[in-house]
Amino acid sequence: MGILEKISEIEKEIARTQKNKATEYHLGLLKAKLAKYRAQLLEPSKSASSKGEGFDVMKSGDARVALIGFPSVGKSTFLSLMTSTASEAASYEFTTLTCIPGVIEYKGANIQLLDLPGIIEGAAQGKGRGRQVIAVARTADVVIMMLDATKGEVQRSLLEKELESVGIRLNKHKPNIYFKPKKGGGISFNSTVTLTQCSEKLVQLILHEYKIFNAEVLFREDCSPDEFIDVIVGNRVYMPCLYVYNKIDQISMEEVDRLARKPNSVVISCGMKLNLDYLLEMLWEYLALTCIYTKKRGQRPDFTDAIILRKGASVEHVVTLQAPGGSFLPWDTSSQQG
Ligand SMILES: Nc1nc2c(ncn2[C@@H]2O[C@H](COP(=O)(O)OP(=O)(O)OP(=O)(O)O)[C@@H](O)[C@H]2O)c(=O)[nH]1
Ligand SMILES: [K+]
Ligand SMILES: [Mg+2]
Repeated sequence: MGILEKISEIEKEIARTQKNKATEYHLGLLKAKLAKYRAQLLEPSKSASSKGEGFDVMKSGDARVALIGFPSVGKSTFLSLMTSTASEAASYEFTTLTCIPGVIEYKGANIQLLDLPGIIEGAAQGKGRGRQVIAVARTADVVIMMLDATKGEVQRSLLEKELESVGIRLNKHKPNIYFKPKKGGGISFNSTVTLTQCSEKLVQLILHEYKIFNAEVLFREDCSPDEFIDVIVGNRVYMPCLYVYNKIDQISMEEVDRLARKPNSVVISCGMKLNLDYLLEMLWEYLALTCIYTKKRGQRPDFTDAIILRKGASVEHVVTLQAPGGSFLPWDTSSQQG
């Protein structure tokens, strides 16, 4: 059986297994297996087709925003409106075939905006240019999920599923679990809060599935088995996502009002240039950028060279930011200390 079939078998089994006390261990194990197979699926393939597609766009500016969406929702129209770069827009699907960068200048910051090919269901498994698009999305600071307001909600949940399946967590913070594999001593399990979704036994079962027999685990939050698996697997990306409903010129006021009230959502019309300023404000908030100017001892601050920090960051974080491999995520300040 191929990996895809195994994944689909497990997904089916999870779907038909009733969620209750008696099945919690079984379900936990299935989820651990699923995460393992998905990880295998994403290991870089050595085939030539995945190379040389021109998706390696240099990071530039203070932050990077990726435009993700189904074909023809208006991603390229948006890029052409907001930046001085022109990206071809047309009424047929898959007009854009590669990654096209533009720059939004806003409040003194340069925000790199990436137009990308449309993605469809199955993207994570390599349909269309899905994998490359998702690989770019992982490198962004914020994802704009662009949706066609005239189409149903199904697009949104399909895309969320695609991103979820490759370890991108949208608008979630890193689970506050301390986890450290050890050389010996078995598994030491503790929690500082009452756990309603995980137990010591389940945690052990999941760890064994990953062939981990010695580790220190401390739950500082009432996390689910999926969140615990995320911590073990690592390499998850916790990313702010703004849902942007475009083409509101085509729907009723009532419908516009309904969409606008959804969490993390903004309604716009690129065609009629509606609400674009508000979108920029929201984007800025999601990037939560603040400018900080650095100063060497005995010298005046260099105002031409700002360090851009995210929300919740203090000056101490500049050190973290600049450490090799140091990354800083906007909403995980609580779990920074380990
Ligand atoms: N009515 C209306 N049409 C729009 C709006 N924004 C874009 N369009 C149209 O939607 C069609 C698709 O726009 P594109 O910008 O090419 O969409 P895309 O998401 O880049 O598409 P792909 O590159 O094929 O994935 C074009 O015909 C645009 O003119 C809008 O706000 N309202
Ligand atoms: K198009
Ligand atoms: Mg396009």
